[in-house]
Amino acid sequence: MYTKALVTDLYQLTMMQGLFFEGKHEQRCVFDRFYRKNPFQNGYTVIAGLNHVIDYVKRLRFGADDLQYLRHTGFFKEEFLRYLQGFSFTGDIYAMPEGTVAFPQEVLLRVHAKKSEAILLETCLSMILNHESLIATKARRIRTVAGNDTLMEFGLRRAQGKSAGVHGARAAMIGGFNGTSNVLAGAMFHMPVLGTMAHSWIMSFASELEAFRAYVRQYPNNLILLVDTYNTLKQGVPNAIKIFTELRQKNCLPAVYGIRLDSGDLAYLSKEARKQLQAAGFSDAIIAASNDLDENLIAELKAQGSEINSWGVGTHLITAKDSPSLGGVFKLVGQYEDGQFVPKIKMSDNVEKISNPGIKNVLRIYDKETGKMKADVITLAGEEIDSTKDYELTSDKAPWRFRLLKGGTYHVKSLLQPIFKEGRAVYTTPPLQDIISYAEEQIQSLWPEYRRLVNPEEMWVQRSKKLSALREELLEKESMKFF
Ligand SMILES: Nc1ncnc2c1ncn2[C@@H]1O[C@H](COP(=O)(O)OP(=O)(O)OP(=O)(O)O)[C@@H](O)[C@H]1O
Ligand SMILES: O=P(O)(O)OC[C@H]1O[C@H](OP(=O)(O)OP(=O)(O)O)[C@H](O)[C@@H]1O
Ligand SMILES: O=C(O)c1cccnc1
Repeated sequence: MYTKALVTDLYQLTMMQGLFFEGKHEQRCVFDRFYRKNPFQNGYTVIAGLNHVIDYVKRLRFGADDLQYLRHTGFFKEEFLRYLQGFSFTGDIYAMPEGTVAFPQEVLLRVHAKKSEAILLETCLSMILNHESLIATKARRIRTVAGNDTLMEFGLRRAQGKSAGVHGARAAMIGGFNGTSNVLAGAMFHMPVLGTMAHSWIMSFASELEAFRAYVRQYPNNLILLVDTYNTLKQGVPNAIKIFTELRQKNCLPAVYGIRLDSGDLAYLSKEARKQLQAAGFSDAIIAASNDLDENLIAELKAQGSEINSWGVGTHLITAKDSPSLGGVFKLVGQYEDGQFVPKIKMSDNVEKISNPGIKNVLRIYDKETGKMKADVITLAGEEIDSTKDYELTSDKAPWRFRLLKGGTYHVKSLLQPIFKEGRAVYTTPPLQDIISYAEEQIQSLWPEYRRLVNPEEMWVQRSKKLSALREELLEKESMKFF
């Protein structure tokens, strides 16, 4: 059995070995995780996946089979393999909790560790956080258009593998979905599992009506009947109404009941179905729909006056179809040399790609009166903003833009929390329901201009003066080397 220690790229292990034989593997360093662009041209990213990362880091050990395989590759020497045998993570990690709304360039997670430990974490940690934050963000976009309608995650069959399906389902909940059809995700994360029926159920009986009756016999309280197998308006909906009428006559109509549409013109069919249901006195029936839905189609169906109030979303959500990866990166921002911390900068001709050096934090400024986010400030760790005093917001990108926050009108929250200390997990992941509530609060603290799906406003994110000064100093020092 291989362990997750092998969920990495070969170069992490060859670099580790190289550093080991160069005597540099224990050099302490700091790595930051951040991303440069929101996915889906969204105005923010919803952070998810930390729980999964904690589990990965806690268990990170090389087993006998892992070592045997590495030996077999021919890249690794016995002395290094012996080192791997005793390997575990002994560093510190700080991170934004799941459900936090984040913006480009912000430190999402910071690792303080020996070089070899930090290097080994990069691939798996990035894979987990990039994936789950991507799906949570997609889910939140869908929630943004769905309002208070029910959102059901139906993606497992279309997911790129079990892990993407299961962890994607959890991320969808953080993004605002109500439940999932994914049984393993439900079991693992205590999430509501829900579902209706497939066309094969309907086709397994002599008639649609018989199929509905059989379903009611088995599941009298789970009554969303799939009505589009043969003819939605001429047969499916009338048959469903027949069933609901029989149940009402017996006083057995459950509180939650309705129909599901899975093909055809969903706006038209839902409106016509609603008319039929209302005429029969079933005005509170749910009309669920599925079929390649995403936030744009749901918004379009709503604009067409559809009567759908429950949405099953699979493919587009679980594969993040229109923006299939989040480009979060993991970069060295400093290391200890002769006991002194030396900040490091990554140069680039592209200004956006020049990194922020040093050990940093993110402070979020909220307006006291409205509770809405005003700006984020990337600071050097330990820097504080005294909210009783005036604070200047100045943009590096557009220095002529300037805002003054009056002391006493805002409050400040530090976003990075300690997750590991000297290799020990010091953070307990809150129950999923609490993460969901926190994520909702975060979204509500954004003005709608930042939440809109198309051309959203860009959140004000700036470097503190101290961080800007450090960055400029290092930029100058590095560029002087080429004169
Ligand atoms: N009123 C509408 N406006 C815009 N798009 C719609 C509307 N109704 C349905 N759609 C979408 O159009 C696409 C095609 O629908 P259609 O029912 O033709 O799909 P299909 O998958 O070919 O059907 P089937 O499941 O029977 O094979 C789907 O993504 C569906 O969600
Ligand atoms: O369209 P998605 O957003 O990916 O949602 C999942 C789809 O999976 C099911 O279809 P499928 O044809 O696989 O099975 P069925 O026989 O139950 O319709 C379901 O009816 C949805 O249409
Ligand atoms: O329960 C359902 O209706 C369902 C589940 C998975 C995929 N499509 C539909």
